[in-house]
Amino acid sequence: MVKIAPSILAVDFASLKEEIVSVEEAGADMIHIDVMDGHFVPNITIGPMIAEASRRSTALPLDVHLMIEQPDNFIPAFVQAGADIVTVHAEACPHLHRTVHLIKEQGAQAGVAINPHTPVDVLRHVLEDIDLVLLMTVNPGFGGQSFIRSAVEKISTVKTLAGDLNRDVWIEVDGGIDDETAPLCTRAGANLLVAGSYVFKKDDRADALRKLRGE
Ligand SMILES: O=C(CO)[C@@H](O)[C@H](O)COP(=O)(O)O
Ligand SMILES: [Co+2]
Repeated sequence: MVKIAPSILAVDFASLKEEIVSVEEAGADMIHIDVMDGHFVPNITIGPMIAEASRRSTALPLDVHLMIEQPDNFIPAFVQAGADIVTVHAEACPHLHRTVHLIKEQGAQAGVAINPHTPVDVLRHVLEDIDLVLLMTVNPGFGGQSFIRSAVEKISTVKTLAGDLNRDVWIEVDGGIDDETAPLCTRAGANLLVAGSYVFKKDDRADALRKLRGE
C-alpha cells in the first residue's frame, strides 16, 4: 500500500495547524517537514520550533527531511521537537554511519536521502542500518519544481539492493510528485510519496490523495 506524506513547505504558514489538520482528515499518512539551512541548499525554511508546532497539530508521524550541513548538531533538537523519522542527505554527511546511529540513539527512525545525480551505491553500506531511503526527484531547495525523470530508474535499483539484503525499507520519492509522476514511481517500487504543491494547492485534498494513490 502506497503512503502519502504531504510537505508543509507548500502551506500558508499563517494557517499551519488548519493546513495540517486538513490533510490528516483527508487521509494523509505522515507529515513531511522540509528543513533547509541556506548552505546545503539555497533556501532557508523550518527549524525545530515549527516542527514542534506541527507535532502539537497532528497525531500523524512527522517525517523530517534535513537539507542541512552538519546535521548531527540539530538531530537531537528535531527528535525532541517530535520527529518520528529523521532523514539526512548522504551528500552532507562525511560520517554517514555515525549520523544514522545518532538518529537511532535519539529514538527516531533513520532515513538517508540522495540527490538526483547521486548514485545509489552510496547507500549500500548503510542500508542495513536505516529505515528509509529518500530519492530526490528534484534538486533539493524549493517546492513546486519539475520532476526529474532520470531519477526513476534509481527506485528499482534501491528496491533490488534492499531485497538482496533482506531489508524492508521505505522507498520515498520527493519532488514534483503529481497524478502523472506518482504512478511512474510506484510502478518502480516507491512506497512513500512526498507531495507538497499537488496536495496543498488543491481545495479537495482527499481527492488529491486518492489520485496520488491511483484510486
Ligand atoms: O524536499 C523538497 C524540496 O527540496 C520537497 O519535499 C518539496 O517540498 C516537495 O514539494 P513539491 O515538489 O511536491 O511541490
Ligand atoms: Co522534502
